[in-house]
Amino acid sequence: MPRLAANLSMLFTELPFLDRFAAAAAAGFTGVEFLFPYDHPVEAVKACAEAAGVDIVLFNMPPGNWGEGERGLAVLPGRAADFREGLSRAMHYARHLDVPRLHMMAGLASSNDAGARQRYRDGLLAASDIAGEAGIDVLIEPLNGRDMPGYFLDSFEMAADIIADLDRPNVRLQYDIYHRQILHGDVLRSLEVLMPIIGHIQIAAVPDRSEPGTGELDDARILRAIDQLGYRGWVGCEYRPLGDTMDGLSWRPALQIAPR
Ligand SMILES: O=C(O)C(=O)[C@@H](O)CO
Ligand SMILES: [Mg+2]
Repeated sequence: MPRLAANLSMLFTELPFLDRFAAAAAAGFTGVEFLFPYDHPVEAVKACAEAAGVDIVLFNMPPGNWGEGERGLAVLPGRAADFREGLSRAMHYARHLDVPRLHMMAGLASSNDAGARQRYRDGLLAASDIAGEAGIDVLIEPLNGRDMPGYFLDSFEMAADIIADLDRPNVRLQYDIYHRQILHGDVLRSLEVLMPIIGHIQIAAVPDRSEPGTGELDDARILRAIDQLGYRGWVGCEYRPLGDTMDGLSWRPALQIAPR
């Protein structure tokens, strides 16, 4: 079965962020991911991950001013300098934390806006160059419009087109099963087709974004298929627990998944 990473922005939120690393390790996770580490000094994040003995497998580049509604800077006109500054901050954290992949959020714009697409392309090329020197992958993730209204990258087809067009081995797809099902369905077949460009997978029940195994999909079958397709990366548990995080982890044995 695939290796599961605890998403520390959604799991163990009963605890302060820096305490979630130890909690994830105690719950049997050997990998963690999260949205943004930037409110905490990199040394503190590193110390917590090392003390807990967990790998940090993914986090996001700075999204701009989240509180003001920004969801990435790459497609925004006139924000190239802010984008570059965010990229170098992300690289600083990724290098220190030994993180092999970064999610580059696109930002809000119409997916038909040619200027936005050009800026997105330029941003991805810049990120690919800089991250590539450190052996780091740059991931792009289509997000559904119910959770992220107005998000530029709103289809898996568009993501696959952009990855093919850029033709950079370190620009890859972040395949979130939750977003996929809401956007398009056809999860099993699309995993098969897209597997060559997938750099990371995330899972949550649909439609509530709660524990796997509690929604409309056969998550046990999907996880088996991911394994059978030869995926050896991480599956991020990016769900909002229905109650206490630890109680909710009973989905793993229920789906016959042993933590590793
Ligand atoms: O919302 C998701 O799904 C993510 O993976 C985030 O990185 C984007 O907000
Ligand atoms: Mg996701």
